Order: sequence, then C-alpha cells, then structure tokens
Amino acid sequence: MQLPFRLGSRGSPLALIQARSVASALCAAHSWSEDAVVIVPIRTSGDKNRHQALADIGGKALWTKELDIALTTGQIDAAVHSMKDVETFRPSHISIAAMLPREDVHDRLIGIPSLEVLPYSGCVGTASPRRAAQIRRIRPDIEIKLLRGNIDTRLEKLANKQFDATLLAAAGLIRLGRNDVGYDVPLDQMLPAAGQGAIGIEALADSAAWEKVSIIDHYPTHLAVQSERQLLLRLNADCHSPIAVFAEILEKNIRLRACLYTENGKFSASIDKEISQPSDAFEVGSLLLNQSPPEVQALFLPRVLSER
Ligand SMILES: NCc1[nH]cc(CCC(=O)O)c1CC(=O)O
Repeated sequence: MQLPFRLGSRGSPLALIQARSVASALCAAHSWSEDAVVIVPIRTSGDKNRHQALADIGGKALWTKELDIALTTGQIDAAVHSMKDVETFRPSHISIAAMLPREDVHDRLIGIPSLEVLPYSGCVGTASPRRAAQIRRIRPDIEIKLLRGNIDTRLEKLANKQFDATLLAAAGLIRLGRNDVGYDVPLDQMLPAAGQGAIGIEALADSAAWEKVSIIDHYPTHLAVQSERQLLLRLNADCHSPIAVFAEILEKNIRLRACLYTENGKFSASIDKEISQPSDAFEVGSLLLNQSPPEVQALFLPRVLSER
C-alpha cells in the first residue's frame, strides 16, 4: 500500500469533519505524522439530488456507491461513513474495519423545545419517515413537510416560518460545533435510526488497509451498531423505512429497543429485550414483526426476505 493513506469521504462539511477525526485517530494509533493521511472528497448520488425526498430518488446506496467504486478501483484505501447512511446489505468484498466511539444518539428538535408545545396543526419539516412517524404518533395533528438540506438551509427556512420545527441528529450538530442548537427529544418519544451517531470506516476485506484501520475500532460501538443492523437485516429495512432501533451496551448484555411504525405513526409495535450478541438481534426482529399489528406487517412484510 502506498503512503499517504487515502481516506475517501463525502464532501459535505459534516462528512469532512468526521473524516478528519478518523485521520487523527489513525495518525495517533500508528504514530504517523499528520501528513500520512490524505482525505479524498467524493461526490455521491445523495449529494447530487439535494431537493428530492431520499425515498423518491430511488435506487439504493445513495451515499455509498461512489465511495464503493473508489475503494474497489483502488483510488482510496478506506472510506468514512455515517453508519446511519450505510445500507443494510453491503457488497461482500467491502467490510467495516472500525467504528469511532459513538456520539450522542438523540434527535434534536429545532424551533420549539418539545413536541408537546408545537402549535395545534403545526408543521414539522423532515425527510425522514422514522422521524415523521414518531412525531405523528404523539401529535397526529401535525403536518409533515419534506425538508432536506444542511443545517444552515434548515435554520433559514425555520426563520422564514416555513416550518414550526425540524429535527436533526444531535451527533451532527455536536460535531459541527453547534451543540447550542435544538432540544433533545427523549428516547421514549423518539428512538434513533440504526447507526445514528456512529462513524464507520470501510475497506476491502482482507486488505492491508483494513488491518491498519481495524486498530482504531471502538468495540462497544461496533457491537451496538452491528446489533441494530442485524435487526434491519431481518426486516430488509433501511434508513428510508419507518423503523427505529437502539442498542445499548450493558455490563453483560446488549439492551435492544426497536419500534416499527406505519408511515402516519397511527400503528406501531415496539420491543425492549436484552441479547448476548449482535446476531441475536435477527431473532428480535422476527419477534417484533410477529407481534406487530396487521397495518405494520402490511408495510414491512412485502420487503422481508422469505429465506436467509
Ligand atoms: N441522513 C443524514 C445524516 N447522516 C448522519 C447524520 C448525523 C450524524 C450521525 O447520525 O452520526 C445525518 C444528519 C441528520 O440526520 O441530522
């Protein structure tokens, strides 16, 4: 492998900050000099279609395809991702080599301090079916409008009163130095998306680069996010499905909480179980699906794979 070590990243401000923290962790762990790692920004399909709902752009791998190609063709040695944006099914030659310690997993409400004090029939901007469903479950009167874009765009639209509130992951705000923005929504009202708050680094399986990156792996984060992703796998779900899941590492076990919703949040199912290893989350997914009301099953079952 040639030096410097080439770290692929999306080019957004948040992605570049995340890539820099991976670069620092690599340099520290290997006692490399600062210029031993270069960040290679790569524009992904998701970056090219800023104004459409993610679910409407169609096609998977919105945030990963171009980085996967760069990895496969040897343009980069490793790729940095927000784990939340990494699809459930990955190409078999690409493997997660490490995750950084997880940041705060909460969603932040911006524009108003809590869901309870939103004005009657108010309007919340989000592009996330998971956030929309969880809001509508608590406040069925609220109208959801499509809102994508970076923090500044969203704050501007809030200031113009196009929305009463929007939601963003606390992790992104904190990393961008905007910890002052918004109010944490409690986990019992809004459970995060699989992988939220976790940064993952992928490399070609069995490569020298994979070995080099694996040194910085934060094992508890890796275990938790793997558990969350196993549950998604069972349901063949992704970040465009109204599904919330959060794994918490306890002393002996992993506490796994998950919720499925219909798009309008009217019907839902939830589960809270302790498991001993990430692969057990697959079975928890089955349990959750079995105990879901028919309206929820109707949404998830057509996607579920009949066999594994
Ligand atoms: N889908 C976009 C995305 N992917 C990761 C984050 C935030 C950082 C993280 O969760 O690690 C965000 C923005 C958001 O949801 O507010």
